[in-house]
Amino acid sequence: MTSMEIELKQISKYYQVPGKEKRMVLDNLSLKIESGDSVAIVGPSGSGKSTLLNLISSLDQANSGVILHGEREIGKLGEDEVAQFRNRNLGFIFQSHHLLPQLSLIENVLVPLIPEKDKKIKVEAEKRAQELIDFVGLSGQISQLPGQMSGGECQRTAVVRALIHQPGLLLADEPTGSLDKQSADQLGDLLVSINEKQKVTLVVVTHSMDLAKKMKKIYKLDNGKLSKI
Ligand SMILES: Nc1ncnc2c1ncn2[C@@H]1O[C@H](COP(=O)(O)OP(=O)(O)OP(=O)(O)O)[C@@H](O)[C@H]1O
Repeated sequence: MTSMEIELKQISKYYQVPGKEKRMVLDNLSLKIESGDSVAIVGPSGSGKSTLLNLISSLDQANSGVILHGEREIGKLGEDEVAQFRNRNLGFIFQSHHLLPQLSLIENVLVPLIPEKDKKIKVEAEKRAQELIDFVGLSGQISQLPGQMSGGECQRTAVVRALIHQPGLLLADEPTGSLDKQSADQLGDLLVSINEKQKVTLVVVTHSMDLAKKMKKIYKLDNGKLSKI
Protein backbone atom coordinates (compact mmCIF):
# COMPACT_ATOMS: atom_id res chain seq x y z
CA MET A 1 0.00 0.00 0.00
CA THR A 2 1.21 3.49 -0.82
CA SER A 3 -0.02 6.64 0.87
CA MET A 4 -3.40 7.93 -0.18
CA GLU A 5 -4.72 11.29 -1.34
CA ILE A 6 -8.04 12.37 0.17
CA GLU A 7 -10.41 15.01 -1.08
CA LEU A 8 -13.53 16.37 0.59
CA LYS A 9 -15.75 18.40 -1.71
CA GLN A 10 -18.45 20.63 -0.24
CA ILE A 11 -19.22 18.40 2.70
CA SER A 12 -22.12 19.22 5.00
CA LYS A 13 -23.09 17.30 8.10
CA TYR A 14 -25.84 18.05 10.58
CA TYR A 15 -27.37 16.18 13.48
CA GLN A 16 -31.08 16.18 14.10
CA VAL A 17 -32.04 15.20 17.63
CA PRO A 18 -35.84 14.64 17.89
CA GLY A 19 -37.58 17.69 19.39
CA LYS A 20 -34.52 19.90 18.87
CA GLU A 21 -33.36 22.23 16.13
CA LYS A 22 -31.10 20.84 13.41
CA ARG A 23 -27.43 21.31 14.41
CA MET A 24 -25.14 22.04 11.45
CA VAL A 25 -21.68 20.72 12.38
CA LEU A 26 -19.81 20.85 9.06
CA ASP A 27 -20.96 23.51 6.64
CA ASN A 28 -20.09 23.12 2.95
CA LEU A 29 -16.50 22.26 3.80
CA SER A 30 -13.79 21.35 1.28
CA LEU A 31 -10.32 19.97 1.94
CA LYS A 32 -7.63 18.28 -0.10
CA ILE A 33 -5.03 16.16 1.68
CA GLU A 34 -2.16 15.24 -0.56
CA SER A 35 -0.68 11.77 -0.64
CA GLY A 36 2.00 11.45 2.07
CA ASP A 37 0.93 14.64 3.85
CA SER A 38 0.56 14.99 7.62
CA VAL A 39 -2.35 17.13 8.74
CA ALA A 40 -3.56 18.24 12.16
CA ILE A 41 -7.18 19.27 12.74
CA VAL A 42 -7.60 21.49 15.81
CA GLY A 43 -10.57 23.45 17.12
CA PRO A 44 -12.75 24.02 20.16
CA SER A 45 -14.56 21.18 21.90
CA GLY A 46 -17.74 20.33 19.99
CA SER A 47 -16.58 21.98 16.77
CA GLY A 48 -16.92 18.71 14.84
CA LYS A 49 -13.37 17.33 14.69
CA SER A 50 -14.36 13.74 15.47
CA THR A 51 -17.34 14.07 13.13
CA LEU A 52 -14.96 15.09 10.35
CA LEU A 53 -12.66 12.16 11.08
CA ASN A 54 -15.63 9.77 11.07
CA LEU A 55 -16.63 11.02 7.63
CA ILE A 56 -13.10 10.66 6.25
CA SER A 57 -12.94 7.13 7.63
CA SER A 58 -16.41 6.26 6.28
CA LEU A 59 -17.67 5.35 9.77
CA ASP A 60 -20.37 8.00 9.23
CA GLN A 61 -21.91 9.61 6.15
CA ALA A 62 -22.20 13.25 5.14
CA ASN A 63 -25.61 14.77 4.36
CA SER A 64 -24.17 16.24 1.17
CA GLY A 65 -20.86 16.45 -0.66
CA VAL A 66 -18.32 13.99 -1.98
CA ILE A 67 -15.40 12.21 -0.29
CA LEU A 68 -12.68 10.73 -2.46
CA HIS A 69 -9.92 8.37 -1.36
CA GLY A 70 -7.69 8.44 -4.39
CA GLU A 71 -10.09 7.78 -7.26
CA ARG A 72 -12.63 6.04 -5.05
CA GLU A 73 -15.83 7.81 -4.01
CA ILE A 74 -16.65 6.44 -0.58
CA GLY A 75 -20.37 7.31 -0.67
CA LYS A 76 -20.83 5.09 -3.72
CA LEU A 77 -19.57 1.91 -2.06
CA GLY A 78 -21.97 -0.65 -0.60
CA GLU A 79 -21.84 -1.60 3.09
CA ASP A 80 -19.58 -4.64 2.60
CA GLU A 81 -17.31 -2.77 0.20
CA VAL A 82 -16.92 0.09 2.71
CA ALA A 83 -16.05 -2.35 5.48
CA GLN A 84 -13.50 -4.07 3.27
CA PHE A 85 -12.09 -0.72 2.12
CA ARG A 86 -11.69 0.37 5.76
CA ASN A 87 -9.99 -2.86 6.80
CA ARG A 88 -7.54 -2.84 3.93
CA ASN A 89 -6.72 0.85 3.60
CA LEU A 90 -7.18 2.64 6.92
CA GLY A 91 -5.41 2.50 10.26
CA PHE A 92 -6.94 3.96 13.42
CA ILE A 93 -5.46 5.24 16.68
CA PHE A 94 -7.65 6.53 19.49
CA GLN A 95 -7.12 8.32 22.80
CA SER A 96 -7.33 4.98 24.57
CA HIS A 97 -5.18 2.13 23.25
CA HIS A 98 -7.97 -0.51 23.36
CA LEU A 99 -5.46 -3.36 23.77
CA LEU A 100 -6.88 -6.65 25.06
CA PRO A 101 -5.58 -7.04 28.63
CA GLN A 102 -5.20 -10.84 28.51
CA LEU A 103 -3.06 -10.81 25.35
CA SER A 104 0.67 -10.05 25.06
CA LEU A 105 2.04 -7.17 23.01
CA ILE A 106 2.70 -9.38 19.97
CA GLU A 107 -0.69 -11.12 20.26
CA ASN A 108 -2.45 -7.74 20.42
CA VAL A 109 -0.62 -6.52 17.34
CA LEU A 110 -1.67 -9.64 15.40
CA VAL A 111 -5.38 -9.44 16.35
CA PRO A 112 -6.38 -7.75 13.03
CA LEU A 113 -4.96 -10.78 11.18
CA ILE A 114 -7.26 -13.31 12.89
CA PRO A 115 -9.88 -13.21 10.08
CA GLU A 116 -7.23 -13.33 7.34
CA LYS A 117 -7.46 -16.62 5.40
CA ASP A 118 -4.58 -16.03 2.99
CA LYS A 119 -1.52 -17.76 4.49
CA LYS A 120 0.96 -15.69 2.47
CA ILE A 121 -0.58 -12.37 3.56
CA LYS A 122 -0.55 -13.62 7.15
CA VAL A 123 3.12 -14.63 7.09
CA GLU A 124 4.15 -11.34 5.49
CA ALA A 125 2.15 -9.35 8.05
CA GLU A 126 3.73 -11.31 10.92
CA LYS A 127 7.18 -10.45 9.58
CA ARG A 128 6.12 -6.80 9.22
CA ALA A 129 4.84 -6.85 12.81
CA GLN A 130 8.33 -7.72 14.04
CA GLU A 131 9.88 -4.93 11.97
CA LEU A 132 7.33 -2.39 13.19
CA ILE A 133 7.81 -3.44 16.81
CA ASP A 134 11.54 -2.81 16.32
CA PHE A 135 10.73 0.53 14.68
CA VAL A 136 8.70 1.72 17.69
CA GLY A 137 11.39 0.46 20.08
CA LEU A 138 9.45 -2.33 21.79
CA SER A 139 11.27 -5.45 20.61
CA GLY A 140 12.36 -6.30 24.15
CA GLN A 141 8.77 -6.40 25.40
CA ILE A 142 6.83 -8.55 22.94
CA SER A 143 5.69 -11.05 25.58
CA GLN A 144 4.47 -8.45 28.07
CA LEU A 145 0.79 -7.88 28.86
CA PRO A 146 -0.68 -4.34 28.56
CA GLY A 147 -0.91 -4.19 32.36
CA GLN A 148 2.87 -4.63 32.51
CA MET A 149 3.56 -1.71 30.12
CA SER A 150 3.42 2.08 30.48
CA GLY A 151 0.68 4.15 28.83
CA GLY A 152 3.14 5.33 26.18
CA GLU A 153 4.28 1.77 25.43
CA CYS A 154 0.65 0.61 25.11
CA GLN A 155 -0.09 3.47 22.73
CA ARG A 156 2.99 2.61 20.62
CA THR A 157 1.71 -0.98 20.49
CA ALA A 158 -1.65 0.37 19.25
CA VAL A 159 0.25 2.26 16.52
CA VAL A 160 1.88 -0.99 15.35
CA ARG A 161 -1.52 -2.72 15.34
CA ALA A 162 -2.94 0.13 13.22
CA LEU A 163 -0.14 -0.34 10.67
CA ILE A 164 -0.28 -4.12 10.37
CA HIS A 165 -2.23 -4.05 7.07
CA GLN A 166 0.04 -1.31 5.62
CA PRO A 167 -2.75 1.31 5.40
CA GLY A 168 -2.48 4.23 2.98
CA LEU A 169 -4.10 6.49 5.55
CA LEU A 170 -3.55 6.63 9.32
CA LEU A 171 -6.25 8.45 11.33
CA ALA A 172 -5.59 9.45 14.92
CA ASP A 173 -8.23 10.94 17.24
CA GLU A 174 -6.54 12.57 20.27
CA PRO A 175 -3.71 9.98 20.23
CA THR A 176 -1.78 11.72 23.03
CA GLY A 177 -4.85 12.69 25.10
CA SER A 178 -4.19 10.18 27.87
CA LEU A 179 -0.37 10.48 27.97
CA ASP A 180 1.97 12.57 30.11
CA LYS A 181 3.98 15.28 28.35
CA GLN A 182 7.09 13.19 27.74
CA SER A 183 5.21 10.16 26.36
CA ALA A 184 3.00 12.49 24.29
CA ASP A 185 6.07 14.10 22.80
CA GLN A 186 7.58 10.68 22.00
CA LEU A 187 4.37 9.47 20.38
CA GLY A 188 4.13 12.65 18.28
CA ASP A 189 7.69 12.12 17.02
CA LEU A 190 6.88 8.49 16.28
CA LEU A 191 3.82 9.46 14.21
CA VAL A 192 5.96 11.91 12.24
CA SER A 193 8.62 9.29 11.48
CA ILE A 194 5.94 6.76 10.49
CA ASN A 195 4.43 9.33 8.11
CA GLU A 196 7.85 9.90 6.58
CA LYS A 197 9.21 6.37 6.47
CA GLN A 198 6.17 4.07 6.11
CA LYS A 199 4.54 5.95 3.21
CA VAL A 200 1.28 6.69 5.00
CA THR A 201 -0.86 9.82 4.88
CA LEU A 202 -1.53 11.02 8.43
CA VAL A 203 -4.54 12.92 9.79
CA VAL A 204 -4.51 13.79 13.49
CA VAL A 205 -7.32 15.38 15.49
CA THR A 206 -6.00 16.99 18.64
CA HIS A 207 -6.38 19.66 21.31
CA SER A 208 -2.60 19.73 21.69
CA MET A 209 -0.82 22.47 19.76
CA ASP A 210 2.48 20.72 20.63
CA LEU A 211 1.32 17.70 18.64
CA ALA A 212 -0.33 19.77 15.89
CA LYS A 213 2.88 21.70 15.28
CA LYS A 214 4.71 18.47 14.43
CA MET A 215 2.43 18.01 11.38
CA LYS A 216 3.17 19.61 7.99
CA LYS A 217 -0.21 21.39 7.90
CA ILE A 218 -2.63 22.58 10.59
CA TYR A 219 -6.31 23.34 10.01
CA LYS A 220 -8.66 24.89 12.54
CA LEU A 221 -12.29 23.81 12.57
CA ASP A 222 -14.72 26.41 13.90
CA ASN A 223 -18.37 27.16 13.17
CA GLY A 224 -18.50 24.38 10.60
CA LYS A 225 -15.63 25.80 8.52
CA LEU A 226 -11.96 24.89 8.15
CA SER A 227 -9.17 27.45 7.95
CA LYS A 228 -5.45 26.84 7.51
CA ILE A 229 -3.25 28.18 10.31
N1 LIG B 1 -24.56 11.20 17.09
C1 LIG B 1 -24.78 12.48 17.38
N2 LIG B 1 -26.05 12.96 17.53
C2 LIG B 1 -26.28 14.26 17.80
N3 LIG B 1 -25.30 15.19 17.95
C3 LIG B 1 -24.03 14.78 17.83
C4 LIG B 1 -23.70 13.42 17.55
N4 LIG B 1 -22.34 13.30 17.49
C5 LIG B 1 -21.86 14.55 17.73
N5 LIG B 1 -22.86 15.42 17.94
C6 LIG B 1 -22.72 16.88 18.18
O1 LIG B 1 -21.96 17.41 17.12
C7 LIG B 1 -21.03 18.37 17.59
C8 LIG B 1 -19.63 18.00 17.18
O2 LIG B 1 -19.20 16.85 17.90
P1 LIG B 1 -17.73 16.23 17.72
O3 LIG B 1 -17.62 15.09 18.67
O4 LIG B 1 -17.47 15.97 16.29
O5 LIG B 1 -16.84 17.47 18.22
P2 LIG B 1 -15.27 17.51 18.60
O6 LIG B 1 -14.74 18.76 17.99
O7 LIG B 1 -14.63 16.23 18.22
O8 LIG B 1 -15.36 17.67 20.18
P3 LIG B 1 -14.28 17.28 21.31
O9 LIG B 1 -13.06 18.10 21.02
O10 LIG B 1 -14.95 17.69 22.58
O11 LIG B 1 -14.05 15.80 21.21
C9 LIG B 1 -21.24 18.47 19.10
O12 LIG B 1 -22.11 19.56 19.36
C10 LIG B 1 -21.91 17.17 19.44
O13 LIG B 1 -22.77 17.31 20.54
